[in-house]
Amino acid sequence: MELLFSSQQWLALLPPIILCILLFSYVYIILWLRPERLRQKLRSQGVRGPKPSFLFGNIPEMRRIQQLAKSAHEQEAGSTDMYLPTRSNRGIWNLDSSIRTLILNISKKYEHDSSTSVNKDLLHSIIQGSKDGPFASCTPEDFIVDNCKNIYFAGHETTSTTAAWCLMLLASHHEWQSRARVESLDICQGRPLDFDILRKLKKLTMVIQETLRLYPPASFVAREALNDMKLGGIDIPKGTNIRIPIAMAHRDPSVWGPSADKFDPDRFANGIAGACKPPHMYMPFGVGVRTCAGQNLAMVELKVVLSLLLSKRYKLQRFHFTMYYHWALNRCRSIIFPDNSYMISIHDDKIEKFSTLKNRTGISSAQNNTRLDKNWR
Ligand code: HEM
Repeated sequence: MELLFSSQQWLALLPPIILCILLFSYVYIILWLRPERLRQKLRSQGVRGPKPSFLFGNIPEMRRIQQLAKSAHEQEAGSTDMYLPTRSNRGIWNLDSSIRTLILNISKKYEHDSSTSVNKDLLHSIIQGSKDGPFASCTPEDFIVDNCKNIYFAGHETTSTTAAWCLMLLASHHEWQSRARVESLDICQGRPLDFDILRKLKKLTMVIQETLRLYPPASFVAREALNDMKLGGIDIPKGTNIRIPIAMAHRDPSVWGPSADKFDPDRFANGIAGACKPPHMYMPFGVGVRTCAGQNLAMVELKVVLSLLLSKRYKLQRFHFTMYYHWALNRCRSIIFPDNSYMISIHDDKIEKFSTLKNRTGISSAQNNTRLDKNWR
């Protein structure tokens, strides 16, 4: 029988074949063998989870759960209740001591990880609030421009999400809206904002803290065990990825009491330590040494934007936020100002646009949501 290839051709084919085998083995080890070994160790201790697929792990399962939560939320779109993150106990054990252990052990080992490196010097000068910081002498007009026809809101996505939730909560809790407004007017008294003024906005700080508790824009932080370790009585093998569910910790009734799901900024009247015990159960900006590098900047931004919106006057009227259900956009909750001139739409947890009803010109925002919308009513 005649050979399919000559020996010379076989030799030429050998390197790509070996390369393919090596590549396949590498992918197999990384994607399957190694995670499967970790899973086995965890399974043997009673920690189980859904069966992963070879290429995508549990991502399809996570998408399915997300979809379920979303459609459940859509079904109750007509109600005025806020979206509550799904609370499930699967795979969660003793959250409090686990988080403490993670802060003490794993976070440290991340110190030299350069995967999310930032120019700390540059950020430091912005964040720590030097006297020449960006908000040291800002006026309302720096944020609300164009004679109030359009509102420009630029910033980190997490910050704009928080601003959106703050406005939503103030719109549905009028008592807190007026408390925050009175405070802003009393303290600002028409002066340009500076760090001294911002520091005195205690009520607004409490509102922001409570918003970050109920609706943390980062719903979890992730850590990898760089060594074998013990966590909540379970042996965690090196290489295990662990997610700390911030949103769940923030609504744990054993920490926050029976009113865990309620909007109550008063719980922060004595700071974070007074609001929850242990205080590390409140972690909207993450935990340990890799905590958010922009948290001070974010708080400053939020206070500036919210105090300006709360105290801004337009044609002798103050802006006022109210809940409003938009029929055309179905599950979209909106906020409308009393003179019908402004509307803020909040959709999928984000401020989608600020627009005027009069000229419907749309707005510019951090997410480039400049799309014009014909459906506003
Ligand atoms: C309300 C607004 C914000 C929230 C809720 C937030 C939340 C978070 C969270 C949860 C982490 C992960 C921390 C961890 O793994 O323990 C993080 C990391 C980070 N954030 Fe933010 N963030 C916000 C705004 C910002 C802003 C405005 C900036 C920059 C100007 C920023 C820059 C960073 C950086 C650089 C990291 C990585 C830090 C590191 O790994 O060392 N964040 N943030």
